[in-house]
Amino acid sequence: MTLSAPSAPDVLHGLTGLPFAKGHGTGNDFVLVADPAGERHLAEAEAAALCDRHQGIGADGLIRAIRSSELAEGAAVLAEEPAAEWFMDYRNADGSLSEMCGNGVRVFVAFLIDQGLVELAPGEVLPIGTRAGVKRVERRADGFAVDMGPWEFIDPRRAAADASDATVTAGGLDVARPGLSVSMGNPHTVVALAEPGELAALNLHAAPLVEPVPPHGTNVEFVVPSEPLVADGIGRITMRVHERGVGETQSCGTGACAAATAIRYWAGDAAPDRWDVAVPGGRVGVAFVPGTDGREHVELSGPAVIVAHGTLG
Ligand SMILES: N[C@@H](CCC[C@H](N)C(=O)O)C(=O)O
Repeated sequence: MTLSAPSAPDVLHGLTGLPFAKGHGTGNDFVLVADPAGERHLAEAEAAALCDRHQGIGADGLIRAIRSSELAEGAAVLAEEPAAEWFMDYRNADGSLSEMCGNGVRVFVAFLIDQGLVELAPGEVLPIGTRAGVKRVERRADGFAVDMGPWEFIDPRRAAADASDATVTAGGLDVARPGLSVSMGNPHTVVALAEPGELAALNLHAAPLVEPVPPHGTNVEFVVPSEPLVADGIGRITMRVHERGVGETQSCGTGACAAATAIRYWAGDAAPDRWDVAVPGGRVGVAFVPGTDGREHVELSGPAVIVAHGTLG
């Protein structure tokens, strides 16, 4: 006898009555569920069914809002920052867990406000628990800015020596290109392309091949520097991304941070600290700022929108 996995409609049937919201940050879209007391664990198959664009609600990821005190990973968060009451429990569209989502954490805070779970005036900061530690999110007039913490090379020895640590092959690229793997709490591999035509010609239906692939897989960003690279003191780049656990998306916040980090590193000492990153779904800002821990931190800014509320029926 062969057993097959339950279909998305079967899985969703088990979630009947679940209230949800739909939101996005520059087109990177999420299903959001409020579960303050941790009473509704959403398993991998349930996340994948909710995110299914044909038989579910459809999204790049699922975000559950849960109190940090109510899940195992929250203990480390509360030890780091006792005020981090809320935890962003994030899953990719295929149901896999990710450590961090830069667009998602802005939309998460917009959702907490929308649900009346927090109040946050412009200029105020809310610490949020994630699997990549505590992220401080400031409400701004036009969205949110997130202190993403320090960036790191995934393989510091190779990157420092070679300025690249991987080769990347993708549909539409004539030959493999050098890539640089950067951690923003989650893994990224950044590839610079020469001009917009190369970016437009990419076929990202299939995952790019990264060699060697970082230990936990990777998101891959293809980036074209603007001509000139710097205008009005701001570095300007255009990016497309293939996300681990999702596919091509309209935007990736941690990816934009990794892309600005790699291009700034390659550009050398004269490169600016502020970057404008154009993605298919809009634009986000990336800034390199001094952190309170004495290290350089990456700040991501951009919009967050809640577009709909519903109940699974
Ligand atoms: N779109 C997100 C990143 C989501 C997680 C990613 N797919 C991974 O698996 O690391 C962002 O805005 O950062």
